[in-house]
Amino acid sequence: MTYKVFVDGQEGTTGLRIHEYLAARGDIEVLRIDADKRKDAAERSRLLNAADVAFLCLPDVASREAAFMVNNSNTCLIDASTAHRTTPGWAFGLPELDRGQRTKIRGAKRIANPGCHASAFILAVRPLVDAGLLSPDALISATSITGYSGGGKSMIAQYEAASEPKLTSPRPYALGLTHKHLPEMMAHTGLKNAPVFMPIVGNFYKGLAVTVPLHLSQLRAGARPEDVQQALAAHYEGERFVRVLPLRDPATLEEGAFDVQACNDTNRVDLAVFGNDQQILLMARLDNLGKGASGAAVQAMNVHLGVDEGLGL
Ligand SMILES: NC(=O)C1=CN([C@@H]2O[C@H](COP(=O)(O)OP(=O)(O)OC[C@H]3O[C@@H](n4cnc5c(N)ncnc54)[C@H](OP(=O)(O)O)[C@@H]3O)[C@@H](O)[C@H]2O)C=CC1
Ligand SMILES: CC(=O)N[C@@H](CCC(=O)OP(=O)(O)O)C(=O)O
Repeated sequence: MTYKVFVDGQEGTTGLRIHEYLAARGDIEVLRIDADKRKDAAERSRLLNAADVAFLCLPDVASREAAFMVNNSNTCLIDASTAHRTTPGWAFGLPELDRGQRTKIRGAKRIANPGCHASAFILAVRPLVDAGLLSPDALISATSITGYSGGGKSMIAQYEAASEPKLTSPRPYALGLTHKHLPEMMAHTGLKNAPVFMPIVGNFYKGLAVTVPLHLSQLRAGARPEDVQQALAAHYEGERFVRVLPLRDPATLEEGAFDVQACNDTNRVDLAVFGNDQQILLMARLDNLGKGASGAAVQAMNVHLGVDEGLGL
């Protein structure tokens, strides 16, 4: 069986990376749009409707347009943008979310993939809520350190021009406290309150690590760092793309530091717990263009098609 696949936004950062993943696949026929017609609505519509699976690697507005262009019941859309991540009728493209998520992805023709920061945050926090360690009412915060490819072509160009001294140091952003990933972070963890979230973009291409600091007093009475690590290990048992590291694992650290690029060029997420008898640091790292975007989109396609979930990854 050969599946026709179209990437709307094929020249963008996530689109190019998806093409790299698909290049080695014998079961995929890639439909390509002529370079001069990349934004031609009629041609995009023709290819979207000809595809069995279409990835939307576009700004939100263009993703919404693309969703309206599909007028057949066969095409499965997998949207990398923020446009549909909490929209009814769209399955959330995170197979490891809970035991029922693969069935939803398999059955859906509309799949919205998580944002890069949100993927890491949700994978770290959701098991604690499900295990009753963290109340849905909890008031928590999170930081995320990310490479500049998370900002797409324009941010890559800005950093790679490399003439501005301010770009050599890490830059906290989203200081209006309304980062676009907050709604999906709440919707897919069950938290009723948005975390206080501060992303920080650094002068490196890719790699991302979210850190959630917690006082033990914020967890279920009597809970210890061991319980948090064990809840993560139980939630992700058998998952090939999620690695739960041993508690306070010295082997995770290099010269005492956590390498935010250690999952680069993989589709893996590492989850780490550090802590003492009062506090915890819960950490998740991934490649923002791997499990944070393009790898995750290919994984969601594999789940949807019912082929080996790790094919091409
Ligand atoms: N980069 C990352 O790490 C992640 C990105 N995402 C999301 O994925 C989506 C794509 O991001 P990314 O690849 O980084 O962005 P880029 O800016 O690198 O690429 C977007 C592409 O879409 C094209 N485009 C814009 N408008 C249209 C249109 N109307 N019709 C057809 N093509 C259009 C652009 O064309 P042109 O080349 O002319 O500019 C560009 O090639 C975004 O919604 C982003 O938020 C999600 C997770 C992680
Ligand atoms: C460095 C940088 O700017 N990163 C982007 C995240 C990109 C991503 O995951 O997101 P979406 O698909 O939701 O756009 C940001 O924080 O807005």
